[in-house]
Amino acid sequence: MSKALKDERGQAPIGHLAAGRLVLVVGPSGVGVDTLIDAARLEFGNDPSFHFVRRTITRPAGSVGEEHDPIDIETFRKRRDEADFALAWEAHGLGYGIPLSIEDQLRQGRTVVVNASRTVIEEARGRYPNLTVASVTASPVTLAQRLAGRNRETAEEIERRLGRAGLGFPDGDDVVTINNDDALETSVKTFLGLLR
Ligand SMILES: Nc1ncnc2c1ncn2[C@@H]1O[C@H](COP(=O)(O)OP(=O)(O)O)[C@@H](O)[C@H]1O
Ligand SMILES: O=P(O)(O)OC[C@H]1O[C@H](OP(=O)(O)OP(=O)(O)O)[C@H](O)[C@@H]1O
Repeated sequence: MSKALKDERGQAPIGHLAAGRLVLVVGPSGVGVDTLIDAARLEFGNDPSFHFVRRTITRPAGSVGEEHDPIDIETFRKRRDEADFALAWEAHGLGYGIPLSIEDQLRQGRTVVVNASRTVIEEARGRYPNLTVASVTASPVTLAQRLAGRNRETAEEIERRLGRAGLGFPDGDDVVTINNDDALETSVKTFLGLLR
């Protein structure tokens, strides 16, 4: 491919990314994002038309929770500044990166499912033409109960996470809201329907 047909990262034109669909699953900590993605992985994990992203996180290897690729904060920030992630952000004292390889997955026409921060939605809208934002919601009371029940963070960490609930819920034509205040079964059904 000629240089003119490549973007600034030396990749095929951005339009090719529209072959697949990027699904950003977002919501305040404790709302159930990981739980919903786990349910979708169970349903579609062996389906080649789906790709469930493994994130690069400055969390120690072997921590409780999602499987991730650990990275140190200096390397994370260097890679982020060199645009070596598709999307990257910092939250909860951690750095999170989405590998650039999702762009190959999109070019191959797959539905790519990402657990993302609400702070990167605008950036993703500018870069990925076929985007769906699955916005998972629940009341502040539910969030506090879930975080306490998860038994993973200290009281101080929980307070900090609840503070980010103030980021609110996203708006737009590409947003599908999944209320996860009540039975998980109902939310899973809605999420699987959205992915199908
Ligand atoms: N609909 C639900 N009803 C009851 N508990 C739920 C529901 N959804 C998630 N949970 C529980 O809430 C806690 C937080 O969920 P998690 O998926 O870890 O949240 P997030 O990834 O959004 O921070 C977990 O203990 C999970 O099992
Ligand atoms: O900017 P926000 O929309 O508030 O999101 C901040 C971060 O919180 C979640 O992380 P993670 O799944 O690690 O959170 P958890 O440890 O609370 O489950 C989400 O995936 C983002 O990385």
